[in-house]
Amino acid sequence: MNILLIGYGKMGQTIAALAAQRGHTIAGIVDLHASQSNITDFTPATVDVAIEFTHPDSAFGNVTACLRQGIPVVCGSTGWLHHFEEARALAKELGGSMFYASNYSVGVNLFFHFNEYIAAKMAQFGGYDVAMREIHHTQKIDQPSGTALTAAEGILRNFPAKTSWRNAPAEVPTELAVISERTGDAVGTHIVTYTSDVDTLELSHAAHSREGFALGALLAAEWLPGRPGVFGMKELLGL
Ligand SMILES: NC(=O)C1=CN([C@@H]2O[C@H](COP(=O)(O)OP(=O)(O)OC[C@H]3O[C@@H](n4cnc5c(N)ncnc54)[C@H](OP(=O)(O)O)[C@@H]3O)[C@@H](O)[C@H]2O)C=CC1
Ligand SMILES: O=C(O)C1=N[C@H](C(=O)O)C[C@H](O)C1
Repeated sequence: MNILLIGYGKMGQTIAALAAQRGHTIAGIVDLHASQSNITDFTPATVDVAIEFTHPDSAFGNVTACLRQGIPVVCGSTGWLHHFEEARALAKELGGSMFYASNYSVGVNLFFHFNEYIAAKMAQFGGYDVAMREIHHTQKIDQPSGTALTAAEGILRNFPAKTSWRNAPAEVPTELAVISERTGDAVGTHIVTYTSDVDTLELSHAAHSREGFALGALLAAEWLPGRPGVFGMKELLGL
């Protein structure tokens, strides 16, 4: 496949290396400083799919530019979901293909699945409070992480005692505390903790490198072309 990389930072470079190993060609790079190209320089005649990992402020513009060019787009940037429904509407209007995941790691998507199951079971048995922590590198811009938001939504859907989340210690029992820590070059750890008077139960995922994210993004990029609509990892992995 011919891939357009949008964003050539930590993720863009990890994806480029893995794409070559999987026999793909990086047909173009669009980046703030590492390249002079624009998305409008590319068309479906020159690239099969775009993979976008940039910045919360630029993701929506990049995704919609790809849709307007008719290029299927796999987006991994987090922190732009307030614009997500606009992007979805444009994809529908144009008959385009768009894929989004707050986390492309297969392991994290299993974590999301188990997180919902555990939340429902813990609510059924009662006696537990729940809180979440996420730990990332100090360069991370958005807080809480996109992954933590997806996991928090999974808890709110399944654990009725929690009706909202707060990116700080809970002020009332109905709030789910989502605590963000930034330290060194931590790749990404998410921990959901249930505590009762007598015990603690934890579900956690720790990424050892960015390769798991890159592999998931490439699996999505290999799957997306020819599929009009808006998709995520549940569709790709059948979860
Ligand atoms: N969904 C997932 O699985 C994952 C998501 N992410 C998310 O992906 C995003 C990128 O992460 P990461 O690669 O670590 O970040 P980096 O900062 O390492 O890389 C981002 C790159 O995008 C460039 N960039 C910024 N704005 C634009 C723009 N408007 N157009 C083109 N390029 C631009 C930056 O250029 P410059 O440095 O010159 O500013 C930089 O090269 C973040 O939102 C992060 O949260 C990260 C890992 C996994
Ligand atoms: O910025 C990162 O690095 C990561 N961002 C994603 C997020 O916000 O959840 C995914 C992963 O945790 C790494």
